[in-house]
Amino acid sequence: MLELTNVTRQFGPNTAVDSVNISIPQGQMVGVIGRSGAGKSTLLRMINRLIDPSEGAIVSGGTQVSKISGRALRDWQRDCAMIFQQFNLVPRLDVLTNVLLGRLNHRNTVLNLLNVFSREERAQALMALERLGIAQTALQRAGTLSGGQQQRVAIARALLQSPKIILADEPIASLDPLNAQIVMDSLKDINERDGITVVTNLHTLDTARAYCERIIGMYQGRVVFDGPASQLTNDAVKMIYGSAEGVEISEAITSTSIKESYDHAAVSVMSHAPSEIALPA
Ligand SMILES: Nc1ncnc2c1ncn2[C@@H]1O[C@H](COP(=O)(O)OP(=O)(O)OP(=O)(O)O)[C@@H](O)[C@H]1O
Repeated sequence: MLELTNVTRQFGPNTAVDSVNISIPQGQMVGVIGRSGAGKSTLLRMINRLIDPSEGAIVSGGTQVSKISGRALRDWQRDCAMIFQQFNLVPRLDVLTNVLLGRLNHRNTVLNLLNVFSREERAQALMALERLGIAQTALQRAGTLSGGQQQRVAIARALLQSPKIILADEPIASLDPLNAQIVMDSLKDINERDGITVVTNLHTLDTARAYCERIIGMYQGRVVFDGPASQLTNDAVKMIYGSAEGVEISEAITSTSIKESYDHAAVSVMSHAPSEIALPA
């Protein structure tokens, strides 16, 4: 269980995340949605301590991770793999080595300095690539891969960390619909088969509905919706995407065309285009 209590982050006078209280049981797949600037990335980055909270507590398995440092912090960051919109691979290294970098926090410094990976680690890396359908790229330089392939390499690297949680910060925002679907299917599969908690920021509502059992909606740093997709009514969508500011919500469909495995009509909300929000029928 991951528990956030009154978690707040200020940047100068700006409150990016404002008194967030959420508990996430192990194995849940959670989508975080909201307009640009709502605080989604800051929330994710605080969970794995890329950013420190200004106030509040983040607790996992009895440990207050918002307070730890040194080895304990490195262990936590190993348990909490991060996936980014821009993949964050080392482009000049081959794919296999990029995946093996996920092992670094499991090894001692000498082995890391020598850059020696065991046969078992290499086999594990290949298996992760195989699982993501890109084993044939293992010896290619990562920078030569398509965006969708690079994101799958990043997921394979995350798997090599043997994480408890995967935090994905807009993992499909740079991808075309087909690659977006492959990446989301991979995250869902990892969540379901390995029991790894997945918390992902998404900027299309249809994706969150299709893949996430729980949706957290943020508006101006606060959690304004927390529940299953089935409870995400038009009013809740308006609250998350800011009709309070008088923004007109149109019925125009801005779907990414990811397959709709849910019962609603195509729904999509681009967080950067609040005037083009499409609502369910
Ligand atoms: N390092 C920083 N320094 C100052 N302000 C920041 C910093 N990081 C984020 N902010 C501010 O905090 C607020 C929340 O930003 P955040 O990136 O978390 O939002 P977001 O919902 O992830 O947006 P987007 O969908 O555009 O990525 C914004 O007002 C942003 O300008």
